[in-house]
Amino acid sequence: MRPMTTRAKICGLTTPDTLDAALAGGAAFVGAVVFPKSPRHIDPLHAATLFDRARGKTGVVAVTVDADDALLTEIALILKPDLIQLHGSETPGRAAQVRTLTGAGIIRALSVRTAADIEAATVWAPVVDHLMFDAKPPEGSALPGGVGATFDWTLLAGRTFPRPWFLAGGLDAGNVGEAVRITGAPLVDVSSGVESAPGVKDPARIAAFLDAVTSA
Ligand SMILES: O=C(O)c1ccccc1NCC(=O)[C@H](O)[C@H](O)COP(=O)(O)O
Repeated sequence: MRPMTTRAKICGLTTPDTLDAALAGGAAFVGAVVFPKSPRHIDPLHAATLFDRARGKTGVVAVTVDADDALLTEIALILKPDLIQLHGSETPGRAAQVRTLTGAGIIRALSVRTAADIEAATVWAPVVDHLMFDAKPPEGSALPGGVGATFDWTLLAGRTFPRPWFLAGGLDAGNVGEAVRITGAPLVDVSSGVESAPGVKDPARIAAFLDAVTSA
């Protein structure tokens, strides 16, 4: 079923002009990737300075991959995100610890290739604020997310979940309308699809993506 309106998260922002494009286009969430192996990595102090202009306008998300308590504490104290996105091999128990440690809400990214991968939502829904269905990266990928890969959107057609959920993976201005029509996603997330090169966000592509989401 098609949602009334789909909202968007622009992930992996590192510059004022691209953050401003996300805010101007009405992004519901903006994401900072705190993971040194990523071309989009931003340290918590730099992220806090950059994302200050977003506070009160949009949700600020810190994307982490199996972060330890020291890094999570640094993120919580310095960046103060509304939500922490867990994109590693964290367990539901670890998610509960992260919530207590940081005071932030939790997004759990679930890697999807087959129908069975969707069923992980059952164990995760009780301990998170949002679910994110993202494409499983290709074998040998250095990154667990932000790789621009898609999955079979029909796996989500007609599905409902007890938490708000994001569709992610290989979305761009040209395909997000079809992705929303097939899945009924209430939320979409993008990174590579609004870049001119890995880690280089493009304000015009961000604006086009957000326009396409609005018209979806
Ligand atoms: O974007 C990254 O570099 C990244 C690195 C490590 C873990 C997660 C990462 N991104 C998470 C996201 O929320 C991405 O937006 C999502 O995976 C979709 O990416 P894309 O397929 O490039 O649109």
